[in-house]
Amino acid sequence: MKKVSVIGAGSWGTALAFVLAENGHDVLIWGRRKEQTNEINKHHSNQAYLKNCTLPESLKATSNLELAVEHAEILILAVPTKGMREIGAQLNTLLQQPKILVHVSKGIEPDSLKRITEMLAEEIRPEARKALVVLSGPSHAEEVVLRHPTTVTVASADSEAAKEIQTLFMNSYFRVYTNEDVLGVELGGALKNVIALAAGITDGLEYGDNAKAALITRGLAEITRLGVKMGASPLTFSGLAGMGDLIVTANSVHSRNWKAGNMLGKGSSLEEVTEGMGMVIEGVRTTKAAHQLAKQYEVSMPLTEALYSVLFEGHEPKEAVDWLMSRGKKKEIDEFLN
Ligand SMILES: NC(=O)C1=CN([C@@H]2O[C@H](COP(=O)(O)OP(=O)(O)OC[C@H]3O[C@@H](n4cnc5c(N)ncnc54)[C@H](O)[C@@H]3O)[C@@H](O)[C@H]2O)C=CC1
Ligand SMILES: O=C(CO)COP(=O)(O)O
Repeated sequence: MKKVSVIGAGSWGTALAFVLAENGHDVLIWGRRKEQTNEINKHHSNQAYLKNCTLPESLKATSNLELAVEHAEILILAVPTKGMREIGAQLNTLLQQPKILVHVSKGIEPDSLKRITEMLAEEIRPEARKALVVLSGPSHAEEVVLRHPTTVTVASADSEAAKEIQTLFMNSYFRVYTNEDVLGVELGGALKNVIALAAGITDGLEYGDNAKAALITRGLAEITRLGVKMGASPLTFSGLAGMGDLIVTANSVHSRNWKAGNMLGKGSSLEEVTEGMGMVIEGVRTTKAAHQLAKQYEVSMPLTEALYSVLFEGHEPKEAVDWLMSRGKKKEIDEFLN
């Protein structure tokens, strides 16, 4: 039995706290809002994020971050990418001794173009962290709390820490693999959201299954192209954090990124979509970051470019698809590798 705190009481933090509590660990979940942590403690539910889910009674919640940090030997960080630096800076002041820090979020910071482990390494002094670990893969919170079979991967520069986190989470419905490629796992998890948004748009335009298959396949090609140029293993992108997560996010009714794209394809504005969701849509900011990374690494990422033009340059979704389809002739495999 380990003492674990989950930082962030949204859908994913709550679902992972559910798994860890079911595995017999002593779990405390931290959320910003007292009404929400009271609801978890008194009613064993978190209705705003996970409807109709009864949480284990052993799972306790707090809105006091200091208490959550003191409680645990392992911290799971589950706040949106946008809030990760702020949380990192607070943890830096609160952490008295080194702990394993596992982040489970999927994004890249625009402008700095930093991945989450890089941001955390900048914000948290080395003496306060035993290891930085990322957990990623095809895993919608709504299905995890139904105990439906789910697989994820964990990666860390510290392979012993990765194995410890694998053991911490593994159970009959939550299967965890290890992967040594931290860069690839973080890029795969973040960049699939961009393609899932685009897939939502083609569904919103009612372009059907051929278009969706094209998006997933060519989307994976451009993610892999960038990732390999940045130094990741190409094999990671055909694994759980790459293809696996892209398939689930581009197809699932649970995906906020797919839903956002779907609404855009049906004619809503980006403002209407983000205001209406009530949950994080990581793909929007990550599209900005991916667009900048493509420029920096001189990698062709036409789907990212097309989505960027819709989100930030006022192009109509249909116009963006027409542009994609009318580009010059390409070789499929050369394009994939270079
Ligand atoms: N929902 C899911 O099924 C999965 C989500 N993820 C990733 O997990 C991360 C968190 O997503 P969700 O829990 O789904 O989001 P969510 O929108 O359901 O909840 C986010 C939570 O973080 C809090 N929050 C927002 N900004 C914050 C800040 N600056 N500081 C502290 N707390 C803040 C919100 O109040 C809310 O409680 C995202 O990067 C997402 O891509 C990964 C796998 C599955
Ligand atoms: O990453 C996820 C599933 O693996 C969740 O995706 P959404 O943020 O689009 O819901």
